[in-house]
Amino acid sequence: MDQSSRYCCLGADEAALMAGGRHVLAAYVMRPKPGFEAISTAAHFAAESSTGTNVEVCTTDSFTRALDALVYDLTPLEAGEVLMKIAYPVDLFDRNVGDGRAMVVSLLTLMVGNNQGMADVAYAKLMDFHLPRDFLLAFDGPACNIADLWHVLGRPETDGGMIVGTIIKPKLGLRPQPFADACHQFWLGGDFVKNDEPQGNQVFAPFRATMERVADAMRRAQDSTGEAKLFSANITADDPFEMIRRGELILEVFGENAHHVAFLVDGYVGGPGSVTLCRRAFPDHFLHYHRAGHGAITSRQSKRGYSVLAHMKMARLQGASGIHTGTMGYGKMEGSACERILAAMLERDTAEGTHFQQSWHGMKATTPIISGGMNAIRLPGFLDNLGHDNVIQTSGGGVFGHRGGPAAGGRSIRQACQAWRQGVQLVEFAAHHEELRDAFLSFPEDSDRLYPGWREKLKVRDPELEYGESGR
Ligand SMILES: O=C(COP(=O)(O)O)[C@H](O)[C@H](O)COP(=O)(O)O
Ligand SMILES: [Mg+2]
Repeated sequence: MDQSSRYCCLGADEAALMAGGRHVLAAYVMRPKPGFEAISTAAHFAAESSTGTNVEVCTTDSFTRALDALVYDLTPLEAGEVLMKIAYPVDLFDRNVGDGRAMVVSLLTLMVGNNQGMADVAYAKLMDFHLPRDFLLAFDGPACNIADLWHVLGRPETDGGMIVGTIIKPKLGLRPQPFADACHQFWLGGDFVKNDEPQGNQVFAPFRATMERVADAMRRAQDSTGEAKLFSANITADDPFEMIRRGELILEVFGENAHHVAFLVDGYVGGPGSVTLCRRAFPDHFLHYHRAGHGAITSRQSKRGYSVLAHMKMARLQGASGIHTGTMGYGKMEGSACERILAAMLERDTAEGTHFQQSWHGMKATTPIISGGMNAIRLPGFLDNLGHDNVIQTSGGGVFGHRGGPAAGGRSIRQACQAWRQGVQLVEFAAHHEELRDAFLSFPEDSDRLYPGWREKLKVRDPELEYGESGR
């Protein structure tokens, strides 16, 4: 059945829809299955995503029709794809019974729900969306962000600079004391330790025993350095009561340092419920949104689902204090330099998306967390591209793979950031900073690729000898 006379209003004025403040606008890249027209497929898509189904139903009345999602743009792209824009009336979206606030599950259910499995749609991917002011402000948004961590570290709460972090490696397989020892060693040179996302209550590393030792390691590192240290603890679980239990247990064992704890939630696998649970149960703690698995849908190779930009926007709406934004092509994960718009969308009060400009109307910023194959050698290029260093940067391999060990690894990254801030070329800075010089020796493939001639400039006479036994 062709529903385009009801669900399409091609040529409607986007600026007027935005100014009206009554619609969520969504941009998709869509391809109809062979044999289906773009317009009828788009209409069916809008029907399934709002008030309709594949046939007319006798229960529809004029009130219902006022809630129809409307396709207002269908622009042909290449290879049979179309850019499809849909206006969703805000009243379609579910609100909490308890407090009337808006929820990301409802955005997903309508905008990226049943429409992902329709027989006439080869694929459709949500690329970007726009929320009007009142609806946007009905979401929780962040309660804290990097400014709160800078406060704990005793830094200025504006432009406080990079927080030097690590991820405990190996990813799995450390018992409680070796795990805490790894944290302690890093804290002697860095600021922030995060659980790697699969670390929890494995049989070989019971949660309480591990956390007690980590809390003790933090106390010892703070005593010996005179600096505050931070720990991001993974509380992701299927059961919300288990998440709260883990959170409360951590706060108990960290005691006087409870305010040095962030909570890590693996928000893509855990879903919006687990993110919001943490946001609401622990509003005084930095909510660290890890995003393992997101590549299944956000990757450019994935034709369905939603873009990484849409993911970032949903994380800020849910109240993530910080979310992984990847390394934008400078690390080990998929990404490209133009992804700096992701950071802007998280940090700024108005930012350009790929299809819409979004204002955040004073909603707190979400901090970009930079991770995935980063080390001191790769960092300056990344910072050049981003344009600032007000981020949390976590290196696992870049710290635990440093030939001087994790404290030296942490220092090497801080030194690389200092060099960038001062505008000094990395090799020149390394000539006077031992840990940074050792980073060149630890990651020679990166050093050769990014800083040709570094061996001569750093007077590395016998690389094999300097690299030690491993000959890395
Ligand atoms: O454990 C790591 C990185 O470890 P390493 O520093 O050893 O590479 C993170 O889980 C990834 O960064 C996730 O990717 P993203 O940050 O893109 O979500
Ligand atoms: Mg990880």
